[in-house]
Amino acid sequence: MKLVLGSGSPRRRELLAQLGVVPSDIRPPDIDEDPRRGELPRPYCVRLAREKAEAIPCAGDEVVLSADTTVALGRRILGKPADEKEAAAFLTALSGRRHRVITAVAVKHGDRIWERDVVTQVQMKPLSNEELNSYLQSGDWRGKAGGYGIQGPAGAFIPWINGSFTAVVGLPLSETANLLLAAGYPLWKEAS
Ligand SMILES: Cc1cn([C@H]2C[C@H](O)[C@@H](COP(=O)(O)OP(=O)(O)OP(=O)(O)O)O2)c(=O)[nH]c1=O
Repeated sequence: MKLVLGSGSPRRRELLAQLGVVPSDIRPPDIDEDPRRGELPRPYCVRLAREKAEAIPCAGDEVVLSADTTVALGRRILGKPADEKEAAAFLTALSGRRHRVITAVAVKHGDRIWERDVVTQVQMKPLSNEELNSYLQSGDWRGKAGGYGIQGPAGAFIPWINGSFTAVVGLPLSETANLLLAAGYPLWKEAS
């Protein structure tokens, strides 16, 4: 059985490698990521992970893994910032507050899909202008939900989380391992 990573995220590839899994192919999904009117962050994130998995073509001997990471500030969905100005606006909104990071995972095999979502609470310290500007300048915010990456320099802005660190980075490893096993992927045999 082959594993296809239905994600272009380098973080997800690295997190999978932590499980000893090297995908036989990487097929980044191309779907519309716009939230629906009034859609709440968690259902949005779950829907996107499922739609990504559904959009990836796969053969009978392949398992497809897709995921979505969404930053939620109350009912507000913060996606990947389009530019530095939007990244600044997101970080200013998150500064000194607690938000949620939701990561939903969808695993597809044949015509079945197995799904899980993980919600983590994240506290961001109040950011000084110096911290904000230096982080914006680093460009590390690019391609990251909410405009920050906890695994990079922005880790210095996060004094506390309640939940799963790997989920915040893009793939909750414990839940992902269980989904792969449920779909019949020989995870531990492959890793040894
Ligand atoms: C909050 C946070 C997000 N992220 C990243 C993980 C995801 O790659 C990205 C959220 O965007 P996603 O839409 O979940 O994923 P993606 O566009 O990178 O890849 P694909 O759709 O092909 O799977 O934000 C971090 O790396 N660190 C963090 O702390």
